[in-house]
Amino acid sequence: MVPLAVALAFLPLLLTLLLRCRHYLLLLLRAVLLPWLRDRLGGTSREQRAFRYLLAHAVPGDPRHILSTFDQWSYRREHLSCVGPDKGKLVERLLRERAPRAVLELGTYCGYGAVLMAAALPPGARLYTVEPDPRHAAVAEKVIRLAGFDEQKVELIVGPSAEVIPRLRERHGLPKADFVFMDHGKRCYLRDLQLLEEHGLLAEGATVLADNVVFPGAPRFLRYAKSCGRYRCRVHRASLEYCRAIPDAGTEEGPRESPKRRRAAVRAGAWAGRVAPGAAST
Ligand SMILES: C[S@@+](CC[C@H](N)C(=O)[O-])C[C@H]1O[C@@H](n2cnc3c(N)ncnc32)[C@H](O)[C@@H]1O
Repeated sequence: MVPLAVALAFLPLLLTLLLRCRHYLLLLLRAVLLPWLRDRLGGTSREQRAFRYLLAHAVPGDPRHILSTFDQWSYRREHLSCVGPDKGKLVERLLRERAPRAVLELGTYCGYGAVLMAAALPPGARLYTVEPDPRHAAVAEKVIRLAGFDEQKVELIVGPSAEVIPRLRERHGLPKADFVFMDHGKRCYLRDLQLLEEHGLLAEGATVLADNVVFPGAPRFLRYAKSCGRYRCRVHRASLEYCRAIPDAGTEEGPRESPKRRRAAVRAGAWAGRVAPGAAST
């Protein structure tokens, strides 16, 4: 009787917890457990399944259609950790405003972000995208070419950021990046920002945009970007990719006011996730 009474006493707490965490639990199921089960049963990865879906449903050479087909897959079938349509709008807006000549993406995954960015670049601009996982890179290469972008427009570099960044200039001919999109290991953000600084790879007034800085979180990166004096920070609000119930927030850092600093300044943007209902805003 006593254990039953204790269990009943905890029931409201348990129900409240379940209710509060339901979006996370659903995400865990859609993003981790079900794909893992399908990988085991079917012998293919979710990225390969997504590509097969693209081949069957997307219009080759049409980046918009490729992206919306990816979105359909992610909303209706299996969750993919691509930047997605909501945050994608912010990336596109920033790219159109800044019109960069050279863009660096860290973390290509299936090539969604690469296709989105390549489509938003001015003529003659180039995207370098870095991915260490050869299986993801193989899918991304096919997706990028299916969207109609050649090697001249998008170069996919296979390797971890820490190895690739130091040889970007010599081996890949990237003098300086005007726009960097960090969307890889959150623990690598600070190290890689400092590597880019150290190797003089950030152009004057460049923009650095980093995803998910609060959830899952990159606190050391944020602290550095806010306190080192080179960046101006701005928060953007958005929702977690393919999960509108889980909002994200973001910051963008740009030049400080002093003209001296402005010359050396870099803009950095960072999305951060937080569970609370609400509309996306910037
Ligand atoms: C969130 S996904 C990137 C999504 C992509 N930017 C998009 O919008 O479609 C993260 C990717 O970063 C890659 N990654 C992890 N560590 C990395 C590193 N050190 N350097 C480059 N990429 C890395 C992972 O393999 C994964 O494919």
